[in-house]
Amino acid sequence: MVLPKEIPTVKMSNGIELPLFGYGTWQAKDEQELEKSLTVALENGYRLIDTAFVYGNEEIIGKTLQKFYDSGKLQRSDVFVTTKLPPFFHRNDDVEKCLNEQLKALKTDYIDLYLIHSPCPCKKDPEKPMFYFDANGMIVEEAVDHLETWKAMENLNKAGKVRSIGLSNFNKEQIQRICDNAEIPPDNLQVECHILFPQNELFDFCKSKGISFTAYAPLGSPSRQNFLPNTEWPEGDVLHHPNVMEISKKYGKTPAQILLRQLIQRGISAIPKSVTPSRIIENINIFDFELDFNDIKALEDIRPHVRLFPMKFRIQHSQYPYKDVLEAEKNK
Ligand SMILES: NC(=O)C1=CN([C@@H]2O[C@H](COP(=O)(O)OP(=O)(O)OC[C@H]3O[C@@H](n4cnc5c(N)ncnc54)[C@H](OP(=O)(O)O)[C@@H]3O)[C@@H](O)[C@H]2O)C=CC1
Ligand SMILES: O=C1CO[C@H](CO)[C@@H](O)[C@@H]1O
Repeated sequence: MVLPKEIPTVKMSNGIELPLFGYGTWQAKDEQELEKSLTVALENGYRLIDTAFVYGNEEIIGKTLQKFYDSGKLQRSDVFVTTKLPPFFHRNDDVEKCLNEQLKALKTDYIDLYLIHSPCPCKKDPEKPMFYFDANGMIVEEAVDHLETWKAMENLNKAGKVRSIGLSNFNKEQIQRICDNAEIPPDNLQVECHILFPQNELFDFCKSKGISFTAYAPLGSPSRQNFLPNTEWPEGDVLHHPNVMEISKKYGKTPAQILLRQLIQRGISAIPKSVTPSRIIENINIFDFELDFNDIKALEDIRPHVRLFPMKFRIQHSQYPYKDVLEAEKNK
């Protein structure tokens, strides 16, 4: 087992250390594949696992972790588990019920970081534990005040069922309102963040509030190339951008390692997803080099800046968070 001691952390406002690197699991739900890849990750030093109720893989993750605990290779306290409350369980009565189910699936009695997954509460599919989509493929809004849900999150925190609480996909104004009314302020914000969408303003805002920052899609989610406009570089995904490739050659590191390292050097926690063993090992091997000022500048110069997760299936929601997307739609 590789010891995780080389993974840096940031101290959250509650004093708990958030690892600056972890394992993303969205779209990893094939049982055999995820069990195998999570095993590779844990054996190679990953200690933070990012999941969510809606990823449908908490049971598999729980089962895999239990094997590590049973074999004595890991203790529960060695691992940092992040999971998320789904948008269809925002009501006070539903929050704890949902969390209890998640604890059971993850085979644990506490979560390290529990996030409200989306600022857009919606109806649940009556048949399955998933969003209800209407005939136009849109979610159906449920009017639940963020403050009601946040109060329930605080109660879970006070009860010791979740060690830290936070938000995902919320905008600045929505975060500010929570902060203005909270007994316990958010410990973390998880949003889309990568070299094509660096979130400079939101990151600075969170910093000013003492809210730690997690980057989802840290590699620019290469499979979402269809969300990119035509790019100057033919392959489209940012791993193939000429600046990234050139810096990659200079350091003898892969493009993915360069992009992940850039986030870590900003003090942002990166949670790349991979079910490919060689990539899982590659992605964590970023703690033995440092990007210099000019190379960081060359990465920051990359354009276009583009949101790859506009989540338009929520665009009609009164709490839809992305003003840039709304503005672009208006000007179409
Ligand atoms: N809070 C939220 O709303 C959201 C949270 N997330 C979280 O963030 C995580 C990461 O985001 P995600 O969208 O998965 O995007 P990533 O930027 O992590 O990209 C994942 C994709 O990149 C591929 N990949 C991984 N490593 C490499 C590598 N070294 N070289 C080339 N390709 C590579 C993977 O393929 P393969 O697996 O085949 O190796 C996969 O297709 C999610 O898994 C989830 O945990 C993501 C989206 C929204
Ligand atoms: O975490 C997530 C992964 O991305 C999905 C995409 O469009 C979202 O529904 C979800 O919030």
